[in-house]
Amino acid sequence: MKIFTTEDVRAIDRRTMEVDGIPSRELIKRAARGMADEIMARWRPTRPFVFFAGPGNNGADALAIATIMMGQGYRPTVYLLNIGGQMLSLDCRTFRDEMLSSGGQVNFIEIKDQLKLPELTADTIVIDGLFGTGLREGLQGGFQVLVRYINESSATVVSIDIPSGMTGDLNPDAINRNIVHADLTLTVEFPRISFFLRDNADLVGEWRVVKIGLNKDIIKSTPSSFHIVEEAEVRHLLKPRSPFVSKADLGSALLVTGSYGMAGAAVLSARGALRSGVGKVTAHSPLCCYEIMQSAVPEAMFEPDEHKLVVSGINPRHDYSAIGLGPGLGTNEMTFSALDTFLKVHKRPVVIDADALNCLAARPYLLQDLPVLSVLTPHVGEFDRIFGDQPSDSVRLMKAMEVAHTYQVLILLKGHYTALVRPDSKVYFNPTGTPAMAKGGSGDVLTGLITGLMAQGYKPEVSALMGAYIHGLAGEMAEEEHGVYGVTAGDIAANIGKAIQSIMKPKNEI
Ligand SMILES: NC(=O)C1=CN([C@@H]2O[C@H](COP(=O)(O)OP(=O)(O)OC[C@H]3O[C@@H](n4cnc5c(N)ncnc54)[C@H](O)[C@@H]3O)[C@@H](O)[C@H]2O)[C@@H](O)CC1
Ligand SMILES: Nc1ncnc2c1ncn2[C@@H]1O[C@H](COP(=O)(O)OP(=O)(O)O)[C@@H](O)[C@H]1O
Ligand SMILES: [K+]
Repeated sequence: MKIFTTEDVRAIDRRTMEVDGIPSRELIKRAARGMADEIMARWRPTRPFVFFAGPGNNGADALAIATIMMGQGYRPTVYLLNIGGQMLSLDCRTFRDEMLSSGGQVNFIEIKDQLKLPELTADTIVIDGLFGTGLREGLQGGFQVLVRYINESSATVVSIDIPSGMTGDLNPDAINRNIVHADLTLTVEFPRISFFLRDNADLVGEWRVVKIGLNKDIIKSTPSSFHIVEEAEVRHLLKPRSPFVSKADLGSALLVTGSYGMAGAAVLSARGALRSGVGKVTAHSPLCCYEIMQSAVPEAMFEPDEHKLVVSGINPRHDYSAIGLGPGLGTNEMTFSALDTFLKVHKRPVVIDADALNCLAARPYLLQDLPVLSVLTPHVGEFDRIFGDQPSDSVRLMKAMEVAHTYQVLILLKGHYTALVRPDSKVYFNPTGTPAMAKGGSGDVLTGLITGLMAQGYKPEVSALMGAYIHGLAGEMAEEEHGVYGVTAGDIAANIGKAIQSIMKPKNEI
């Protein structure tokens, strides 16, 4: 599913109004209806509700929500804020008048005045309808005072569209000050790009999308660099199995992995690959991993390195259909030199993780030698080690877009919303996954899984996209069994097969 910049959402809004002949007040009514339903489903009329409505259409949304809730027995207290002398938007006036004619009361606050603000208790639900996508710069003066007042209170905060003061876009200059901290954000039609960045998690809180029926053809024809991966897409990409298939048709994966003390990484990456559906899995690891691998994952073959403790040379003995490098290799010079030599001669896309990424950080000239369309799977720390410290998640994502293009590689930037960044600078946010996966070894499983998918003939970008989705879903399934504290990386690997199955055959299909 595409998601859009604020400017594009506003353009889609405008075009929908023109093409479908829907007036703006009707769109606001639709948004307000959906948002009021979300709010009323969570909190009873006995709770004190304080609405802060701004001078634009975000304020109009808030006024319309308050009016709907009044009709359902709620008693909201509404404050309408304005800078002295400035006009309210037409829709803001319309919904103010509608509220007044429904018997509601609107307290008007001139923001230039000494602000007399209502008490906000722990019981209060604040509805933040100050500013949405029409905000031009950071909040100043009285609005700043009000935002601080809301944030310092112990009230529960619901932001309309976006937390007031925040941008919906990537923002390299963002300083997260003078922005409402929401517990819940009810956003119109699409989630905003900024919701997927960890830096903004405390501002946005939980988010929900309220659909207002923007024109589907206009949405379709509006290009976007940003997407959220959907299960249906992954289902569509997964190839059905022919009854006559043989393991020779399903590829062979090689994992270059493990060292003394990190044989577990070899085990976990091999398990990730074995559950991917690939025909054969081989590990190239130092001799010290031999017995461990043969007993922990007997299904995987073992190609011993000449060195007992670390990988010292990478000369694959077969023509493997995909190769993944990195988990548990360690950062010793011998292994780095082996990776260096290998990357200079190998020309087919590979998966690069963990210590193979650390090797790129130590020898940045190797970036030029990476096979085109290789998949790099850094977490934030690994990314910054290679490409320099990044001041914010927005800047890091923009840097990832730049380097994916420069080196013609795929960057899978791992996190809560893992972002697949392609050489054409398109970004795909992965929605699956859980904090239960924040454990050593989870990434090793992912490396094996992506390598296994690539070995079966899935293109690198498809393998990375499907791999991240399946891995996250397997993590969610593992959490159902073991809880958020108890999941181990091995549990994630063990659930990969079930995750793939559930994508291929959704529950409502018999
Ligand atoms: N078709 C529509 O108009 C729809 C509008 N919707 C709502 O309308 C919002 C956008 O409405 P608007 O475009 O009116 O914008 P906003 O309501 O976000 O803000 C615009 C107002 O804020 C003032 N302003 C901007 N920056 C300021 C600053 N730094 N300090 C003080 N005042 C500032 C502007 O002069 C203007 O009065 C969306 O976020 C959404 O909540 C939705 O209900 C969907 C449909
Ligand atoms: N809070 C979280 N929510 C969702 N997924 C997470 C979370 N924390 C970690 N993960 C996932 O777990 C994996 C961790 O990988 P990585 O950081 O490389 O760990 P390791 O190197 O220990 O194996 C990534 O795929 C990441 O997306
Ligand atoms: K808002």
